[in-house]
Amino acid sequence: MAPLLDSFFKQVDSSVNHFTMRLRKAVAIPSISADDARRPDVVRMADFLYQELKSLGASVKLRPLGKQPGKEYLELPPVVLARYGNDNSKRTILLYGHYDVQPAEKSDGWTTEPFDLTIDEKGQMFGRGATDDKGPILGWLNVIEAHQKAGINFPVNLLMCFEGMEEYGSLGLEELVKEEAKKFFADADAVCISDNYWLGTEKPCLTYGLRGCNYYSVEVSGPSADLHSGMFGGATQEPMTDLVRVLSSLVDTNGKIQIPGIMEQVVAVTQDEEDLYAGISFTMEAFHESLGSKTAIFDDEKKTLMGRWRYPSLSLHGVEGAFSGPGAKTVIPSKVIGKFSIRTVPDMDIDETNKCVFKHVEEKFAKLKSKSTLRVYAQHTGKWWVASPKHWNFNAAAKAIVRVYGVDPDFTREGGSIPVAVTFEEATGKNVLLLPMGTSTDGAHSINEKLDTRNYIEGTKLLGAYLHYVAAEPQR
Ligand SMILES: C[C@H](N)C(=O)N[C@@H](Cc1c[nH]cn1)C(=O)O
Ligand SMILES: [Zn+2]
Ligand SMILES: [Zn+2]
Repeated sequence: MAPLLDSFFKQVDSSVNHFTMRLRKAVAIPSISADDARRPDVVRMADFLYQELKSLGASVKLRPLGKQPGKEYLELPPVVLARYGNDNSKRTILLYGHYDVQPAEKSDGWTTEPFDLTIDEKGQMFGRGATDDKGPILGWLNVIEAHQKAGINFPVNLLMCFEGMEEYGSLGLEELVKEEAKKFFADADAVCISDNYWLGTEKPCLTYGLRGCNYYSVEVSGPSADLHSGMFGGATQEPMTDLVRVLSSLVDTNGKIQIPGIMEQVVAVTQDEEDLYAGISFTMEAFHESLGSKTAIFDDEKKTLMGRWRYPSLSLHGVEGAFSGPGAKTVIPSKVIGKFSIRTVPDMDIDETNKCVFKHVEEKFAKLKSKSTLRVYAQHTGKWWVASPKHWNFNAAAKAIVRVYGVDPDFTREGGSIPVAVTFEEATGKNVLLLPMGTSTDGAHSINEKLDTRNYIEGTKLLGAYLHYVAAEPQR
């Protein structure tokens, strides 16, 4: 295998400009799944992947998902389903990634145009989706192309499933995965997802757990239209005042969730689990670097990792309908919608969590004795996932990391959510591995999201090497 990998790596090294151009084209498509007005761009991104995969010789289809639940005027973007290779003497790996991105506006505080890939002198490639998740998806395409150009026999068959609604709770995907588990995905021997990040900036990791995500809206409505606060302030009840009081009852400054019935569902820490944290390369300095501040809740590494991986968290995200621009607009918003989410962990149950949230919010609102109207509901929910990393899929990836980066990986869990990971595991019965490309400082979901050229290029090598080690793993 060594000479094959050497020539694959050489081909990747000589394709840096071409691979960068591929990422530039993808970043230029603002495929924001949360923004209804951007839906044509999300579809355009699916078409882009379709064309790229076709020209690499894959068989590809765009699978429609129907109307968006709750927004029946809006078609969900298609899932890109592709197959590359059909040799039943080889293993088959099912790849998942997402081609949609989080919203981004230059005015949010970006230094560069978010949809114009901009590379600085250190090789940092700034652009929305660079690391989450366009860079990693294109990494797989780069692997196929580099094999073709170097004339290397592809070591496995690939099945690909790239969705366009991940950043909005993967609407419609669960049904598709269940439906195709014994059809399009039937040949899969294992699943690989590249859609998360290293713990720091130097050491690669393999990830075997994710938190789930329940995302809530709290609507408070009062007057029929926004009002002048000079003319009406002091004489009308204000929805924003009630909303702020309800939202402030959910969590405290140190992240402690105040909703009864949430922490009670969390499994207790075992000694084995405690011991795991001791071996992980993670420092508070590195964490402060990813935060860009020293506002961490805890002073020590273990508590910080536990807070991110194995305990739930509640985050307030924003208020729709509230004044948020610069300046001093003196308005009373007539209807405001607070948005918050809870990252869930073993053994939290989605329905039980919803029940606790609704009860708490309704009780807090009732105590205000407000004449405004309350509505609280879950926008989307997704289950947590924890798997065993003792599987040939993880062994192959660990060997690939040693080959590309010269170090043994950390085995990590992750605080983010990829709702479909657990669906793939349950529906196909196959092992699921998370093999990240980017680092903790990439700023996914934030302003100035970036992917380092080093991570894109070495990451492409890693994805390719992983497939060769998969082929070489003994049958069990
Ligand atoms: C980890 C992954 N790259 C990611 O960012 N996932 C999103 C998915 C999401 C959005 N709503 C619910 N889940 C995340 O963790 O926020
Ligand atoms: Zn992602
Ligand atoms: Zn994301």
